[in-house]
Amino acid sequence: MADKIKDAKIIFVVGGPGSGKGTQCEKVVAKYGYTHLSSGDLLRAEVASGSERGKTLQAIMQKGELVPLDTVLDMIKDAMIAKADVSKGFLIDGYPREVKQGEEFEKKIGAPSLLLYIDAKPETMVKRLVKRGETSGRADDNEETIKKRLDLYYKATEPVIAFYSGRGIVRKVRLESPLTGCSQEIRREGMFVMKEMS
Ligand SMILES: Nc1nc2c(ncn2[C@@H]2O[C@H](COP(=O)(O)OP(=O)(O)OP(=O)(O)O)[C@@H](O)[C@H]2O)c(=O)[nH]1
Ligand SMILES: O=c1ccn([C@@H]2O[C@H](COP(=O)(O)OP(=O)(O)O)[C@@H](O)[C@H]2O)c(=O)[nH]1
Ligand SMILES: [Mg+2]
Repeated sequence: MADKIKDAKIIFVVGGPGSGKGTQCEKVVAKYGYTHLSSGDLLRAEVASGSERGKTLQAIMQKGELVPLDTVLDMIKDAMIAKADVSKGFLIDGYPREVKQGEEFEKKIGAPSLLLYIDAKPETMVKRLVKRGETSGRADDNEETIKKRLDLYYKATEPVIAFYSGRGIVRKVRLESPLTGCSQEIRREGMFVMKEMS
């Protein structure tokens, strides 16, 4: 089974909470036909299933902490295997959250060919998440948990970017205003992504 994804093309998408990872992934999917797997969405689906495991996960996520590494990795791997036959490649959104997660992914699945780093200012991220919290129904879109998620992002996840920068596979995307600069960035990244993904 795992053989099916041995040579899969893998793109990690990393950025702070509310930076726009999910939004950007949807654009890439629409344009290039990659399969989007959001680690957070997979975890939330488990919570929604009402399983015992889901209850444990919910408690951790509500506090803005990280769930055990093996749990997320197993979920991603299963989701990749299920989509292997119809995928040109995988966008793994919100993963890795810490360097160790990346190392374990590479041992069990394979190496990423690209890491898209969605950069946004902390105040932008907080503003977006508070707004999203009005309608998202996400237990972690409240000010207290948002702050914890941000802190953990800077502490645990930012080192991931430095780790992969050393390999020359990090592409930074900035999508904040001013609008002109923003669209230029998108165009530039779009071209790059096209080249990488073809
Ligand atoms: N103004 C603006 N809002 C955006 C942009 N990208 C995303 N948003 C909004 O910001 C919020 C967060 O975007 P998501 O794509 O869900 O961000 P994410 O990084 O996946 O967030 P998490 O799932 O919390 O990790 C959503 O309400 C989006 O509608 C953008 O380029 N500009
Ligand atoms: O590899 C992962 C991905 C997500 N999460 C948990 O899921 C939550 C939501 O993650 P998501 O990527 O959806 O949102 P973000 O924190 O980036 O806003 C996080 O706060 C963590 O509790 C985790 O523990 N490990
Ligand atoms: Mg998301």
